[in-house]
Amino acid sequence: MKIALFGYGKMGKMIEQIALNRNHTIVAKVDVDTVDIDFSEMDVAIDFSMPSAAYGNITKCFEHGVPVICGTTGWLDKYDEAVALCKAKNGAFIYASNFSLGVNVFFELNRYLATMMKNLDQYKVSMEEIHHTQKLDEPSGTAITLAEGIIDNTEYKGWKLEEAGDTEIPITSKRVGATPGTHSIDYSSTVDSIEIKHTAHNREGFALGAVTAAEWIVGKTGIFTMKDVLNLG
Ligand SMILES: NC(=O)c1ccc[n+]([C@@H]2O[C@H](COP(=O)([O-])OP(=O)(O)OC[C@H]3O[C@@H](n4cnc5c(N)ncnc54)[C@H](O)[C@@H]3O)[C@@H](O)[C@H]2O)c1
Ligand SMILES: O=C(O)C1=N[C@H](C(=O)O)CCC1
Repeated sequence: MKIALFGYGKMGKMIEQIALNRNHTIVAKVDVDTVDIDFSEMDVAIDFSMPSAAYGNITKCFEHGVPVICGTTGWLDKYDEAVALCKAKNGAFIYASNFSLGVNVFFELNRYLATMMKNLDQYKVSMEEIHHTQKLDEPSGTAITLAEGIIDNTEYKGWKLEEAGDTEIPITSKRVGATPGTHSIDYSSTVDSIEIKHTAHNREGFALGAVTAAEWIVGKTGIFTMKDVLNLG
């Protein structure tokens, strides 16, 4: 498969290694200073760039008929526009706030736990995410997906960084050293707490998930999620 990388930073480089190990070819490495982009050779584009760059990269790919896997976070105010363009161009698109298998299992666990906690008013939920100090967005995209999983299954109506109202999920974002990504959700009452937690040990899981999604999407049209890609029981 001929893969174009949009964003050749920490994730772009990790994805390149995994793609080459799986016998794919990297036909483009597009970064901030790239001027001419040849879309003609691309079977699929994988965007791990920056919040301010993702939408522009994605829409250029759709204009040229290239399917897109996007892991960049912090640009979702434009997600609906991207989806509309993808549909208009009969393209193919997957956005995931987190491509790792473990986090996608954790997303399902979070939703299931939320359904169990829905009527237990003595417990208050809160969330914490920890990432490296270079991260530009907060809260993390993964934390937002986790909050949406709780909101969909309980009476919580929204989320807020730090201090939150009664119907909002408080999220604490910490930036510590080179932390690849840690997310925990806590339900606390006056007598006990229940906590679920996912800890990434490195970036390999994110990169492998993105390459797996790229392999899966080629030849398809539509808007998909990692749930479509992964065989979760
Ligand atoms: N979904 C996931 O599983 C997942 C996992 C890790 C990181 N991320 C997200 O991926 C993004 C990138 O993460 P990273 O750790 O590789 O960051 P990084 O800062 O190491 O790399 C980003 C790269 O994008 C480049 N860039 C800037 N403008 C660009 C443009 N217009 N076109 C193409 N490239 C451009 C930067 O120069 C840089 O090289 C972030 O938004 C991060 O939150 C998502
Ligand atoms: O390193 C990052 O930046 C990460 N971003 C994603 C997020 O915002 O959830 C996934 C985890 C790593």
